[in-house]
Parts: sequence; structure tokens; C-alpha cells
Amino acid sequence: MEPLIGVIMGSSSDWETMKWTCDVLEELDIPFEKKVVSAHRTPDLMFEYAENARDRGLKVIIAGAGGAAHLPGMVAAKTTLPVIGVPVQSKALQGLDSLLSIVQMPGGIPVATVAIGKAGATNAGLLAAQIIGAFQSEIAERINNRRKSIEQQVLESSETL
Ligand SMILES: Nc1c(C(=O)O)ncn1[C@@H]1O[C@H](COP(=O)(O)O)[C@@H](O)[C@H]1O
Repeated sequence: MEPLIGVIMGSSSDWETMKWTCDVLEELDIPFEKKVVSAHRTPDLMFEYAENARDRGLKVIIAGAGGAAHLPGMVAAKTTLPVIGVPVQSKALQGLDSLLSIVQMPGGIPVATVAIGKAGATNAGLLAAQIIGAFQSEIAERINNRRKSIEQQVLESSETL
């Protein structure tokens, strides 16, 4: 199946975080692709990726980056697809630099920013799935089932206190 979601990251060192995004997309059986693309280190590739994403059939782009995390914003500037930004936890500033770099976009070019690290990366996958699920009810159904299972786990955890 052709990918519906593009998961990109500034460096292979971001994989530890971005694998949580890919895990949830796999779990929901949504076709996606994953690539290292950097606004800083591979600017031409980044432009090409963002410009061609819609024509290649992608519906949502999830971009994870750390530190001076310009990738999500720059990709958003070159496509009208929805872009979800994942702030990767940096060593020096624990990801606050990543978060602020991604979230503080100027008016006109939105990036939907999730929380720093694993929870944010998981939610990025879920948010992208929900965007696709707005048009494909079977995907919305899978998300609902996942939520029911989380609910069940919480209820069981309460019983075992
Ligand atoms: N923030 C960006 C961009 C970008 O925004 O284009 N490209 C790489 N990086 C980030 O640099 C950090 C360190 O990368 P290395 O581990 O490769 O030195 C990574 O978190 C990456 O996302």
C-alpha cells in the first residue's frame, strides 16, 4: 500500500523517539514511510520532499527534530499538507529548545506541536491517524478500539493497587 503518512526526522539519532510514532502507525495498520531529512544538513532534499509530498499521495507529515529544530517549520512552509512537529529531547536543554523551536511558528504557517519525547511521538502518530480517520471510518474505529483497551488497562491497574 502507498504510504499515507510521512515520518521524517532530522537525524538517525532521533529514531529512539520517532520509533514510537512508527510503532503506533504500525499498530493501527496505516501505511507510512520513514526517512532522515534535515533542513540544516540536507536542505535540497528537504525542499524536494516537502514539495512533492502531496503529489506522492501523502496526507500528513510528522517531523521530529531536536535542538534548533527547524525541520517541521521549514517543511510546513513548503507544503499545504498538515505537519505535526515532534520535539526530540536534546541533551543540553532536555528538549525545551526543540519544543520552542517547533511551537513558536509565525502566523500563517501552522505546525501542530506535540509534547517532548515518547508521549509526544506516540500522540503525533495518533493525531495523524485521527486526521486520516476523519475521512476513513475504519481507521477511526481502530483508534476507538485502542482507546477502549487503554481504558481497560487503567481500570485493571486500579483494581491491583
Ligand atoms: N534539528 C535538526 C535538524 C533540522 O531542523 O533540520 N536537522 C538535524 N537536527 C537535529 O540535530 C540533533 C542532533 O543530531 P546528531 O545526533 O546527528 O548530531 C538531532 O536531534 C536532529 O533532529
